[in-house]
Amino acid sequence: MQRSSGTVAGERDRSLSQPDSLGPGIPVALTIAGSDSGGGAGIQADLKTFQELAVFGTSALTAVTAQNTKGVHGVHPIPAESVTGQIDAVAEDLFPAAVKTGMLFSAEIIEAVAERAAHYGWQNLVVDPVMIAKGGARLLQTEAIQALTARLLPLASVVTPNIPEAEALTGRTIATMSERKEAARHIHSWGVRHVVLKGGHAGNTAQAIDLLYDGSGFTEFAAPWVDTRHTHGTGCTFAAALTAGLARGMRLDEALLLAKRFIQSALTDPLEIGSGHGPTNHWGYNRTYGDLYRIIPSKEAVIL
Ligand SMILES: Nc1ncnc2c1ncn2[C@@H]1O[C@H](COP(=O)(O)OP(=O)(O)OP(=O)(O)O)[C@@H](O)[C@H]1O
Ligand SMILES: Cc1ncc(CO)c(N)n1
Repeated sequence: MQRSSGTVAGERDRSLSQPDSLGPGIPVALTIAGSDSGGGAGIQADLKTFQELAVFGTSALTAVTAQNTKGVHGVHPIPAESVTGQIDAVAEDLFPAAVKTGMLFSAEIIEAVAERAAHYGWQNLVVDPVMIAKGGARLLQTEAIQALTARLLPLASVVTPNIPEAEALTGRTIATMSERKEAARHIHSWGVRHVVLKGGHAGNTAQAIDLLYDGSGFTEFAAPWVDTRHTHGTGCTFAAALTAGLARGMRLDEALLLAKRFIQSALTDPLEIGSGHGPTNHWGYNRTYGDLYRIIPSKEAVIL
């Protein structure tokens, strides 16, 4: 993996150091997201990713979806008071070092999450602005987009839109790299500290290029395009790996490199389950880069 361009294959991951211990002191992350009964996206993808990256995963459920690799068959939101209650239960006892949001569904839930984010002063808040599932089902009500940009983004350290989400947020069409950059600047103007505009929907491309904008400059994170239909949950998995890296104390650029490696491994080592868009392989990273728990003898050692 390189910034600007390059390949992931065969490289050792030098960005992730061993946690001091898997007992006291293990980093905790919180995901505030919807349930995907099919296990490839949503809360399930987030918790699997946290676990693979030696971060203790906790969750606040925003909605229950009846979903599999063929599509979303039902969406049942959780009352906003219950979302707040779940967040408080986790925050007051387990002190998450990083927090991720995924499917938030309604303006009411977004308001509740933003209010708690401000209350706890979360410094590592990753907002994945989930809007529409790959099959077309709405996971965020259209009228909630305004609450997302006005209430949640000013509190976030990073937001990770895909191209259609960036188009919906900004009202711009994005076809070229310079239009991606304009959209990232526009999103950054709402107060979020970093924008990562993902390239998974770019189409007709040799590389999947994710663009980071930090308010002053752009960095590209690129990996070879993987020709596969098993892409269900790529966005959730990518943002969860980024959150896990931040929970582990990485800088944002280090955590992004980790996330890019994690999703690349998850795409190139397919599970081939389900008859539609199958899930990515959350074991892929550790199968590619080694076993987090056995290989590293001390915290000074560099992992994998
Ligand atoms: N076919 C692919 N080959 C390589 N990388 C990919 C591919 N598809 C997606 N990615 C990478 O996966 C990550 C997620 O990007 P993507 O744009 O697919 O998110 P998403 O649309 O939000 O995902 P989803 O809605 O399915 O959860 C990014 O790092 C992107 O570059
Ligand atoms: C619950 C849930 N969250 C996010 C996504 C986006 O992939 C999905 N399909 N389902």
